[in-house]
Amino acid sequence: MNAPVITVDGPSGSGKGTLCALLAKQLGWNLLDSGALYRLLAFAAGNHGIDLTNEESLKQLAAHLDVQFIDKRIILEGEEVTDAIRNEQVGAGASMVASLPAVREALLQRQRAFREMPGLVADGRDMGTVVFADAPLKIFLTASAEERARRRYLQLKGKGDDVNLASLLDEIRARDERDTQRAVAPLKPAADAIVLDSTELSIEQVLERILSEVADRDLAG
Ligand SMILES: Nc1ncnc2c1ncn2[C@@H]1O[C@H](COP(=O)(O)OP(=O)(O)O)[C@@H](O)[C@H]1O
Ligand SMILES: Nc1ccn([C@H]2C[C@H](O)[C@@H](COP(=O)(O)OP(=O)(O)O)O2)c(=O)n1
Repeated sequence: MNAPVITVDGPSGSGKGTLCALLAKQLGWNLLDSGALYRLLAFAAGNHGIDLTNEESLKQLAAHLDVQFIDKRIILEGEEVTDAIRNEQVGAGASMVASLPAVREALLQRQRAFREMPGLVADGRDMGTVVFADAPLKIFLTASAEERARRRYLQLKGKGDDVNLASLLDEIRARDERDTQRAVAPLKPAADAIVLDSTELSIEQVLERILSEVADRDLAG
C-alpha cells in the first residue's frame, strides 16, 4: 500500500515550509521540500556556469544532482548550502528552471521516492496537481501578496539580510506570475484541494485547521 500523503501547495511566503515542518513533526511523517530541489538546481547551475534557460544541460544536471538531506542540513556536491539557497535571487532562479518541462520531468521520480511509511508531507507548487495527484488530503495555502512580502521581509531581516519591502513585493509578484502562467504544472489549487487563506490566521490557527482535516480523514492512524 502507498504511504499517505498530505500535499501543501501555494505561492511564496504563504507559510508552506513552516506548516509542513510542523505537520511532519507532529505526525512523525517524512517531509519533502520540493522547492529546495528547484533552488538547488538553480544554485548548482550557477556553480557550473550553466545558463538558467539551457533546458538540455539543466535536465542532465537535474538527473544527476548530487544532493543529500541530512536532518535540516542540505549538502550539494559535498558543500553545505542550507542557508545559501534561501535568498530571493536563488528563489527567482528556481522559478526560472522550474518553468522548463524537461527539468520537471527529471525531478519527478526523485520527489516520488520521498513517499515512504508512515506518511509524507509534501511542500511545493504541483504536489496535489501532478506529483501526488492521488493524495488523500490536499491543502492550497495562500495569503495576500502584501502579507507574504511582509512575512518574507521579517524572516530575511531576522537572519541579518539587507532587504527592502518594496522590492520583495515586486519579486513575489514576478514569481507568482511566472509560477502561475507556465505551461507545465502551473501553480493552481487541485480540483479537490482545500483552499486556506492565511492572511488573517496565525501559524497555530493554520496548523489546527489542517490537523482537523487530518483527523476527519483518519489519516494519522
Ligand atoms: N500564518 C502566518 N502568520 C504569520 N507569519 C507566518 C504565517 N505562516 C508563516 N509565517 C512566517 O512567514 C515566513 C514565510 O513562511 P514560509 O513557511 O517560509 O513560507 P513558504 O514556504 O510558503 O514560502 C516565515 O518567517 C514564517 O514564520
Ligand atoms: N513543486 C514545486 C516547488 C517549487 N517550484 C518552483 C517555483 C518557486 O517559485 C521556486 C522556489 O520554490 P520554494 O517553495 O522554495 O519557494 P518559497 O519558499 O515558496 O518562496 O521553485 C516549482 O515549480 N514546483
